[in-house]
Amino acid sequence: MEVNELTGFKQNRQEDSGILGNAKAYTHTSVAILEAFAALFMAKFGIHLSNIQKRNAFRHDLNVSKAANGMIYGFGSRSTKNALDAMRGLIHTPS
Ligand SMILES: O=C1C[C@@](O)(C(=O)O)C[C@@H](O)[C@@H]1O
Repeated sequence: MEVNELTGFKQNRQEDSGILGNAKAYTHTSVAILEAFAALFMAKFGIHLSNIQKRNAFRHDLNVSKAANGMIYGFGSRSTKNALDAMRGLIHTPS
């Protein structure tokens, strides 16, 4: 996931949109991706295939997730589907 890809979304403010992404190892350290994610005006979910809480201690810090509505991890390839289900509920829940 490149910062310019994320910043490309910020002009498209839409109430019924969302983004989900797996920032891989950048999740744990990247300020650039955190700031680009924070600048998006839409539902934001982070996903990981593995359960990062069962892995190395440095993976327990999910820096990018500070800008996310939620995180789904540990479900393998179903992490994406589970995040989409959660996002659908968030977007279609009257505020
Ligand atoms: O690249 C990856 C894969 C990962 O993002 C996952 O989907 O489990 C978890 C990260 O900590 C790791 O660096």
